Amino acid sequence: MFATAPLQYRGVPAVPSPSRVTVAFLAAQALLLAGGVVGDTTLPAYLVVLAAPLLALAVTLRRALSETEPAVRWGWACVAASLGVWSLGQAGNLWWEWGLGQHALPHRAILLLFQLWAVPLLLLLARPWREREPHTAFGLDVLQALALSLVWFWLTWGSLAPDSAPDAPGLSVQLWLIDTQNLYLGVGMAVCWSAAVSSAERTLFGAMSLHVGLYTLGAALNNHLTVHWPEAVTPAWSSLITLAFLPLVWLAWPGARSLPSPWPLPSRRWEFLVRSVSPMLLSGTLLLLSLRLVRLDYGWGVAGVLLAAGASAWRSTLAQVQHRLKSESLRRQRRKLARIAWTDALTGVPNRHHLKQVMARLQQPERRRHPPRDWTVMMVDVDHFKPLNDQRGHRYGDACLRQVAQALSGTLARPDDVLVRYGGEEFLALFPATSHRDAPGLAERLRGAVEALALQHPASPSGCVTVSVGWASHSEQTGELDMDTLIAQADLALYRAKCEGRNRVAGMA
Ligand SMILES: Nc1nc2c(ncn2[C@@H]2O[C@H](COP(=O)(O)OP(=O)(O)OP(=O)(O)O)[C@@H](O)[C@H]2O)c(=O)[nH]1
Repeated sequence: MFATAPLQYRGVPAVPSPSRVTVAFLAAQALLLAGGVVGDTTLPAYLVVLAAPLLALAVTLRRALSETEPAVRWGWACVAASLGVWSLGQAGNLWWEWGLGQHALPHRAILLLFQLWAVPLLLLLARPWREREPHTAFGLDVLQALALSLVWFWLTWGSLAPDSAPDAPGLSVQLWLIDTQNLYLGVGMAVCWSAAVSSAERTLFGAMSLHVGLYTLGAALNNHLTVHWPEAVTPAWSSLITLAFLPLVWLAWPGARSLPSPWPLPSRRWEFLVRSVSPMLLSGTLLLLSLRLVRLDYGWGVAGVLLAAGASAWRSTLAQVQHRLKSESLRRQRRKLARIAWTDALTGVPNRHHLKQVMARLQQPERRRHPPRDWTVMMVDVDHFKPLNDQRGHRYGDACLRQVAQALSGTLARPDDVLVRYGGEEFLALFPATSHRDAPGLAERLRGAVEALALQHPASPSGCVTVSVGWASHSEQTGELDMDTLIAQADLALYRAKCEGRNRVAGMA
C-alpha cells in the first residue's frame, strides 16, 4: 500500500498561498490608512505604495527564475525590471515630498523614472516570441525602447516648467499623454494575451493585461483628480494604486494556478500576425512620436525619425538574410533526406524509389523528343544465399551483399545506366539505349564481376559467391515501352538461368 497523506519535508517552512499574502497585504493597507490609525499623513501611504511593487518585484523575479519556458522566463524578467524602475520612481517621490517637503511637481528625474518604467514592457511587447534573433536586433530594440520613452517624456513634460504646481495650466494635456501611453501598453498586453499559445504565456500576458489595465485606470483617476479636484485625493485614496500590483503577486506566484483565458485559443493566422508585426511596433511608434516631436525640438525629433527608419531597415535586412540562410539550410536538408530516402541503407546503392525517379526523369518532355530507342533490364540474384546466411551468419551475408552491390555498380559504364537493390539479394540494372545485341555481353560482365570477387561460399558448387542474371530487351519497333512487362520478362529469364544451374545468364529479346 502507498501512503496517501501529503509528504512533509522536515525543515522546509510551509509556503503561504498567493491569496493569503494578497489578502494580508490589503488588510495591512486598510489598517494603516483607514481607521485613522496613522492619520492623513503622506508617509504611510507612500510606504504602502512602495511596498506593493516591491512585493510584486520579488514574486515576479522568483517566477522568472523558476520558469522553464525560456521566452516566458524572459517575459517575467522584463516585468520584474519594470517594477524595479517604478519602485525607484516611487522612492524618489517619497524622498521629494516627505523628505524634502516639496509639493510642486516631482523632480524631472523622478518623472523620467516613471517613464522609463515602460522600457522593459515595450521590449516584452516587441520581442518576436520564441524566435531567436541576432544580438544586434535586440540592441536596436533596447535603443528604440529607450528613445521612445525619452520622446514620450519630452512630449509630456518638456514644455512644462520644472516648478509647476500640481494645478498648472496645460497640465491636463500632459496627463492625457500619460494615459495614452499606459493605454498603449495595456492594449499591447491584451493583444499578446489573445495570441498566446501556451498556458505559461497566457498567464504572463493575462497578468500583465490586468496589471497595466488597472494601473492605467488608477493612474488616470489619481492624476486627473489631483489636477481638477485636489481636495478629493487623500493619500489613503491615492494609495489604492496598489490594487494594480496585487494581480501580479497573485498570478505570478510560483506554482499558482494558470490564468483561464477569456479568449478562445488563437488561430495560427492570428498568432502569426501578432508575432510578425510586434517587432515593427517600436519603430512604428517611435517614428510617429518623433514626427510630432520635430515641431518642439527639431534636432531630437529628426534623430528619433532616423533611429526608427534605420532600425526598421536593419531589421528587414536581417529578416532577408535569415530567410536566405534558412531556405538554404532547408534545401540542403531536403537534398540529404532525398539521398537517404532513395538509397539502400545496407549496400549504399539506390533503392526501388530511385528507379521510379529515374524512369520519370528519362520520360521528361525534353527527353521524350529523342527517347532511347532500345531498353534493357537485368535482374541479378545471388545464388544459394539462404545457405550462405545459415552457414556463415547474417553479418557475413550482409558483407557479401555490400561487395556484390559495389562490384555490380562498377560495371555500369554510361551515366544513364542504373543499378538498384530490388529486393533481399536481388538487384535490377536498367540500361537505356542498349539493344538485345549488347545485352548478353553486358549480363556476362555483371556475372563475371561478382565471380571475380571470389567471396567464400561453402554451400556453393563453385566454392564462391556467384549470381544468376536474367535480361530482357525492348526495341522501339516492337511498340510502346512498358517497364513492368520488361521487368517481368527479365524475371522470367532469371528463373530460367536459375533452373539451368545458376551462375549463368539467360535472356529474352
Ligand atoms: N544477410 C542478409 N540476408 C538477406 C537480406 N535480404 C534477404 N536475405 C536473405 O536472402 C535469402 C534468400 O533466399 P532464397 O530466396 O531462398 O534464395 P537463395 O537461397 O539465394 O536461392 P536461389 O536464389 O534459388 O539461389 C533469405 O534467406 C533472406 O533471409 C539481407 O539484407 N541480408
